[in-house]
Amino acid sequence: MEENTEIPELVEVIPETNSISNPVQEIEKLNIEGNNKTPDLKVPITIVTGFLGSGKTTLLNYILTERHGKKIAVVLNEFGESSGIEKLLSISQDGDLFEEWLELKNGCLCCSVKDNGVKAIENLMQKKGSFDYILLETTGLADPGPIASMFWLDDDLGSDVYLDGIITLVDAKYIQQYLLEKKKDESINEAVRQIAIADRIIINKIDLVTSSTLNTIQEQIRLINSAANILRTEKSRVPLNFILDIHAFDAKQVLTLNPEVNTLEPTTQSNHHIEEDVRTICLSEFPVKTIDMPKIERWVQWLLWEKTISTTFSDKITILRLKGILTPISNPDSRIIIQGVQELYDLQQVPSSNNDEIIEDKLVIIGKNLDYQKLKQSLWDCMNWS
Ligand SMILES: Nc1nc2c(ncn2[C@@H]2O[C@H](COP(=O)(O)OP(=O)(O)OP(=O)(O)O)[C@@H](O)[C@H]2O)c(=O)[nH]1
Repeated sequence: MEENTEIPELVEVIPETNSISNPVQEIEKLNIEGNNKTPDLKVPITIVTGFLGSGKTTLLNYILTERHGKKIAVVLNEFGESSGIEKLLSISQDGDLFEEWLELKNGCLCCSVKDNGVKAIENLMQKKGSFDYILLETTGLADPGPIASMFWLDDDLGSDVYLDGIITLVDAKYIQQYLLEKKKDESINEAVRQIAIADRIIINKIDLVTSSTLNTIQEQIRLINSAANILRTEKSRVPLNFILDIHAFDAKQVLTLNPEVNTLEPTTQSNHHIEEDVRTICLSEFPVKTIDMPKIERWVQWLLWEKTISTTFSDKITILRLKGILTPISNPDSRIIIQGVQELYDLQQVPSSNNDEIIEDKLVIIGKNLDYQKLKQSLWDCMNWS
C-alpha cells in the first residue's frame, strides 16, 4: 500500500456563476461541527460510488491508512454481472477479512429488498463487534440510488446504522465520455446517476487532464448536480471531514443549503451536450409565504411516484434527489424539511432557530425532463388543491 504523503493542494472548483458554498469554508464548518458533535450510538454508513476506475479503492485505502481514530469497516458491494444471485459482502478491519454471502432471491444487493443489506451489516456487527464507521463501496456500474434507499432508514425502525452521505468519485480523464454514453433503454446512465445523487463529488486524476478540461468537467457536473460540494484531487486524497460524518441526510443539514444553489432554468443552461438530460432546478420565490404541509406532501408524491408534474401535465419525469426547506402554514415558526432519493421521501417539521430565519424557502430538485416553468406552475397549483 502506498505510503501516506501530504494531501496535494486541493483546487476550489465551483464556478462563480453557479456555485454553492466555498468548500474551504465548508470544510472549516464541518470541522467545527464534527468536533462538537453529540455522540451518536448509531454507526454511520458512507456510500462510495463512482464509475469504473475512478479511484474508489484508492480512496478507501487512503481513508483506512489515515489517522482518524475510527474503527472502520469496508463493505464491498461486488457482484458478477453473470451471477447476480448471490452477493459477497467483505468486511475488512485492521487487515482482517470477513466474508458473508447474502443469499438474495431477487438478484444483487442493489435490487434486493431493502432489509437485506441492512440486516447483513447488523449481523456482521453482532459477529465481529461494532464499528465506528462503515464505508460501502459500490461497483463502478452500480446505480447508487437503490443502495442509498436501502440504508436511508426511518429512525423509528431502530436500526444500528444510518446513512451519512453519498460520495461520488469522477475520473477526470474519462468522465466526459461516460456522461455521453447512451443506454439502450434510454434510461439515465450510471455515471450521470452517480453524480446526480451525490452529496460530495471528488474529481480525481486531475494529473491526467488540462485545467481547461477540468473547468469544462466542473461545469458539466454542476449542471447535473448543483447541490453537491466538489473537490478536485489526485489519488483520491481529500480532507476526511469533507467526506466522513457529513450528516447529509439530517434535517439540519438541509437547512444549510446554500442560498446560491443553482436557480438556472433549463433553457438558459450551457451548450455542453450531455445526452442524459439530468439537471438541478431550484424553486424559490413562492407565491405564498407559508405552505400547507399535506398539500406539499401530495405534490412530492406526484413527482416521485406518479413521475409527472401534476394532473395537468403529461410529461414523464425522473427525480433522483430532492431537498427542500419550506415554512408551514400550521406553524410559521417552524420549517418543513423535505428530502427525497428516487422514490423515497421524508418530510419533517423542525423548530426554526434564530439562524434559520435568514434561510429562504427553496426546493432543489435533481432529475430528468425537468421543466422549470412547469414545475413552478404545478407547485403553485398544488396550493389550491382541496
Ligand atoms: N494517474 C492517476 N491514477 C490514479 C489516480 N487515482 C487512482 N489512480 C489509479 O487508477 C486506477 C484505478 O483506481 P481504483 O482506485 O482501483 O479505481 P476504482 O474506482 O476502485 O476501480 P473499479 O473498482 O475497477 O471500478 C489504479 O491504478 C489507481 O492507482 C490519480 O489521481 N491519478
